[in-house]
Formats: sequence, C-alpha cells, structure tokens
Amino acid sequence: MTSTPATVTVTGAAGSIGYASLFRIAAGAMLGHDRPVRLRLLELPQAVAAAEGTAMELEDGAFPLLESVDIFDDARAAFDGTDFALLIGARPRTKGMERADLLAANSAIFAGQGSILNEVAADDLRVIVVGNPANTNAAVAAASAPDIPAERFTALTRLDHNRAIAQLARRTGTPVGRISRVSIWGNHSATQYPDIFHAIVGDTPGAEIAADQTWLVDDFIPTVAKRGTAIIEARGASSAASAANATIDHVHDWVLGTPAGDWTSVAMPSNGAYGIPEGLVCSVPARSVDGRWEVVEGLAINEFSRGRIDASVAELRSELDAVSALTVS
Ligand SMILES: NC(=O)c1ccc[n+]([C@@H]2O[C@H](COP(=O)([O-])OP(=O)(O)OC[C@H]3O[C@@H](n4cnc5c(N)ncnc54)[C@H](O)[C@@H]3O)[C@@H](O)[C@H]2O)c1
Ligand SMILES: O=C(O)C[C@H](O)C(=O)O
Repeated sequence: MTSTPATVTVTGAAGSIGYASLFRIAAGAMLGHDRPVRLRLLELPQAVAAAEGTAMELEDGAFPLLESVDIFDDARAAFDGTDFALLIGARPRTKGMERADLLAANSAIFAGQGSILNEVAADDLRVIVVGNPANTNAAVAAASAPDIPAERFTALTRLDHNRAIAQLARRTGTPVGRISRVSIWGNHSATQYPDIFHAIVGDTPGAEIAADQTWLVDDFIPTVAKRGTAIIEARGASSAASAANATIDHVHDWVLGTPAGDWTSVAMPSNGAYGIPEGLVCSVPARSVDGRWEVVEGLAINEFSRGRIDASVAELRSELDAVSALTVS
C-alpha cells in the first residue's frame, strides 16, 4: 500500500458514467482507502459548466482522500503527469445506432488522446478505455503511444464479467461471492463469449452447468452479450452506474490484485496466447500480479468455446481493419 497521491484523469467527466464514478473514486473505492487522489476532469468545452457543478458536489462530499479537483477542456493539460487515465468520454451508442457507426466517430478521439498521453503522462500510466467501441479504441490509443508499453492500455469487459456472474447467480441461486473463474473472451459487443466451462459455482463445476446446452446457447450467452442493448432499450441511455462500478473494479484489481484463487476478465493487447493475433485488444481471463495483468494461460478450450472465441476475434480484426482504412483514406 502506498500513500503517494495518485493523479486520475477522467474523460467525459460530466457524462453519466463519469458522474457515477467520481464520487466513489474520491471515497477510495478504486485505489484503496489510504491513497489520496487528485482528480482531473476532462470535458468538451460545452460540458465544462456541468463538470464544474460536479466539482462543487465533490467538494461538498468533504472526502478526506480527495486532494484536488481540476477541470480541463484541453487534453494535454488534463493528462500532464497523470497516473491513471479513465477514457470514458466518447459518443455513446443510442437507440437504433450500430456499433460500426461509432468506429468513425470515436477513433479520431482515441488516436489523439493516445498520442498526447505518450508525450505527457507519468511513467507509470495505466489506461482503461470505457468509451465504445472500447477494445478497438484502446488498440487505436495504444498504437498512437509508441513509448508507452502496450500492456498499459486496457479496455473494459469487467462489466460483461460481472453480468455473467450475476446471471449465473440468478440461474443457480448461488451467492455472487461463491462464483469464481468466469471468463469473457473477445470483444465488448454482442459477439463476446462468456465462458463458464472453467467456472466454479458454489460447489459445482461450471462445465456441469454448461451441459445444459439449450440454456447456455439460447439464454445465458445472449443475455450477457446483449445486456447493454437491453439496458439501452429500457433506459433510453446506456448503462451508467454498473459501467462505473465495473471500471472501478477493473482499476482496483489492477492495482491491488485479483482475489486469491480467482481471476477476472480484461480486454488487453494480445500476446498471442490462445491463438489471438497480436495487436488486437481482446478480452481474456486475467490475473493481476504485482500490478501487471497476466493472461491466465493453459485453460483447455473445447470446440464450442474455440468457435465462439474465433468469431469474436474475427469481429475485432474487422473493426481494426475498418479503423485502419479510415486512417489511411
Ligand atoms: N465498455 C463498457 O462496458 C461500456 C459500458 C457502458 C457504456 N460504455 C460507453 O461509455 C461511453 C460513455 O458513456 P456515458 O453514458 O457516460 O455517455 P454520456 O454521453 O453521458 O457522456 C459522455 C461524455 O463524454 C464527453 N466527451 C465526448 N467526447 C469527449 C472528448 N473527446 N473528451 C472529453 N470528453 C468527451 C461528453 O461531453 C459527455 O459529457 C460511451 O461510449 C458508451 O457507449 C461502455
Ligand atoms: O453503450 C453501449 O453500447 C452498451 C454498453 O457498452 C454496455 O455494455 O452497457
């Protein structure tokens, strides 16, 4: 544990996920209850006034760990010396909008932010991309930051991981705290593959639960993979509090470690494990060891899982190709 203050830059700070994240970060839920935090709020100029309101509320929280709150509409100033970049700000997908439409809108933002982080962020920078399409945005940002180790760029699939645990708990009546070793593979999209073949659900091996193929294929997998869309349909806006919660879980475990005997799911640059091509930011089962994500290697992948993983990897590849084509043209 350290009491060295951490500088945390949150982009899209006045948006829904930003608002749902900041107070918990200030309270110590992300970096530990003994680590002071300096918050930097980055917003578009038109949302700076809203960010100022949020800063007033943060002040009114009188959080003992909160050393400062600064607001920026300039990315270079917001990222200067930052230790943690929570890249949330992006155009959210709204009702009827396809993820592909987001590629064009968002890749320029993340290329620009990656390149600025490369120049001004702290040496120990860690990045989590939440703004969609999160995996490909993270790949674009990493490619624009050649001096920062690629492993420091991650994207959020912890929300999918948490959703999978919740659905398993609901199905089996097992408390969430007794479910471990769930894995999300692939893209944060409808092609993602929530894998329970290695899970432990109470005292039951996940493979036993997965043996009910009808439930697995027609219920569990689509419910988890399309949960974001279901929430957009219901709320008229994408998930915010659960996304903020998952973002905090992701950074918390990255810094403070995954629970013993368990793992989580992280979209990170592939090292080639499980045949996933390098260069893609792909969700895999991962443990945090001494502050670094490590892929959980050596899991037996059956034919069913292989097909699902390959399908999501193919989508990631096509997203990256589409972004490269945009950059070239
Ligand atoms: N990966 C996940 O699990 C997951 C889950 C939910 C939502 N999301 C995504 O998170 C993103 C944010 O969602 P939200 O609900 O907070 O949206 P929101 O519209 O409420 O807020 C987005 C904020 O980002 C700001 N912004 C836009 N471009 C910016 C830029 N270049 N720099 C700084 N700020 C910028 C906007 O002004 C706005 O305040 C969306 O892309 C959404 O699809 C991802
Ligand atoms: O914003 C979206 O497209 C959905 C979001 O990523 C979610 O999973 O809730």
